[in-house]
Amino acid sequence: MSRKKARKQVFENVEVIDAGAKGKTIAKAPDGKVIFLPNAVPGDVVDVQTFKKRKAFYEGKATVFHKLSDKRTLPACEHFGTCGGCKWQDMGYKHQLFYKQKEVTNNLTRIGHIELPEVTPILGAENQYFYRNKMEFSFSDSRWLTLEEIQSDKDLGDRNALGFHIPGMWDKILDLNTCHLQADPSNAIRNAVKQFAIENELEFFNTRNQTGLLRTMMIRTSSTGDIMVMLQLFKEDKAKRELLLDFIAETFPQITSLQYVINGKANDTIYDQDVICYKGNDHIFEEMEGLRFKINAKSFYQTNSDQAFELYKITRNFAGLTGNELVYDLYTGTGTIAQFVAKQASKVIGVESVPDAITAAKENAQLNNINNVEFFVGDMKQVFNDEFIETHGQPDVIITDPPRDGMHKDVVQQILNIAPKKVVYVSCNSATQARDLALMDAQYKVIKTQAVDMFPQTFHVENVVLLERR
Ligand SMILES: C[S@@+](CC[C@H](N)C(=O)[O-])C[C@H]1O[C@@H](n2cnc3c(N)ncnc32)[C@H](O)[C@@H]1O
Repeated sequence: MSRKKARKQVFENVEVIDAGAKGKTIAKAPDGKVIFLPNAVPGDVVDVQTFKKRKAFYEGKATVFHKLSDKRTLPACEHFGTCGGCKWQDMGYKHQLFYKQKEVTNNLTRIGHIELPEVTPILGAENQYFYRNKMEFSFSDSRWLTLEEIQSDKDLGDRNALGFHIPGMWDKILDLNTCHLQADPSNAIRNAVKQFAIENELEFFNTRNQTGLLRTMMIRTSSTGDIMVMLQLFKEDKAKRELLLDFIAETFPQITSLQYVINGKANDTIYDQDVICYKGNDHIFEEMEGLRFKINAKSFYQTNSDQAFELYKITRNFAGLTGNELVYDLYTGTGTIAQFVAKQASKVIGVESVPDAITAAKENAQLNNINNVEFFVGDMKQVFNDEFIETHGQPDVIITDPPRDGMHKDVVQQILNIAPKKVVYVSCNSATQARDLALMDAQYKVIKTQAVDMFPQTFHVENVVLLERR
């Protein structure tokens, strides 16, 4: 028996007791170690086959379900279980919220050792499906096959697919029929494009060999009714490109921005590529509380617009502005939070590392007639120095919304040096947020904390914390 095989173990009749980081559920093995499972719900009683053994835990898979949890619900999506997108679709929404709240509280207390105030219940989303305003689908000539398909001797025809990468299989794409994350016409556009491309023999991309024409398709929808479609092609082929783009424009006249990019690089990021507008505008608009935000193909914008509005209201409310404050909005992106709080502040300074985002932030502020915001480009740990503070002033309130890794320790230290009265910390990763809060604990007290669910059916959770100087 190989060493690898010898590590595999079967545990029978174990109860799944919790759900935790990265969406995995948790059971206890008879030897007391934790087992992380990707395919169960707390309350299930299952047999587990382990595939990884570490000092403190196992990783495994539930193979037999003896009892199904009453926290379960029927997944809405036919692709659930194969697609990596909505891992918690089989758990009732109120239970998803419970485990998200628990994750935030655990991280703040265990990692951050924070003395928590009374915790306000997590803010759930009204729309638990079809809430995303942006999706990106990949074309592939190597559709992922089910076991039955692999074992069947039937001719499976072409293997063209338009959908999502299968987790852990970089070159296999799940062919989607209906995705429950973005409202129509998203599914209609994707399915029509796929069918037209197959009928007209437009080659789907092959990641392994780097061949083909059609690479990805991004669809952005917005509360203003604007729709953006951006095709990414691997090479220039004017006739085929225009054939497909004309088909899209004619079939979906409601598209307000039809664009494409030709990207012959090995990877499919478009941030260093020229995006070309084929029909309509090179942007769409999103609207929030009377503010308009211009979004182009490369812009970052929160992907759940409804819950972003809730998140920003909580942030502004925590900041408790009276109109006299100088506010810094760190990691400002396209300056949405900065503009959202500007009316209640004396001045807002936004800092962000992506130059295009800052260009958009300045343009949006002008469009919205907001004159008391200023935006600066740069890496936070370099820009946010003593000279910057001397030039722009001592902030009364700092709002910070860093990426998943949290803040660099020099940025945390600079906040401590500046010592504003209040810090509002918005985070999409409460573990790194807790780590940063621990560094601030001697000087700042956590006054309020509020989790917000931006991504129903997934384990992701956003958390806003108000800190006041001790
Ligand atoms: C979670 S997003 C916040 C965006 C914005 N607050 C919003 O709600 O739209 C984090 C932002 O931090 C920016 N960022 C990441 N690392 C950075 C760094 N080292 N310095 C400055 N900005 C950075 C990213 O480009 C991104 O726009």
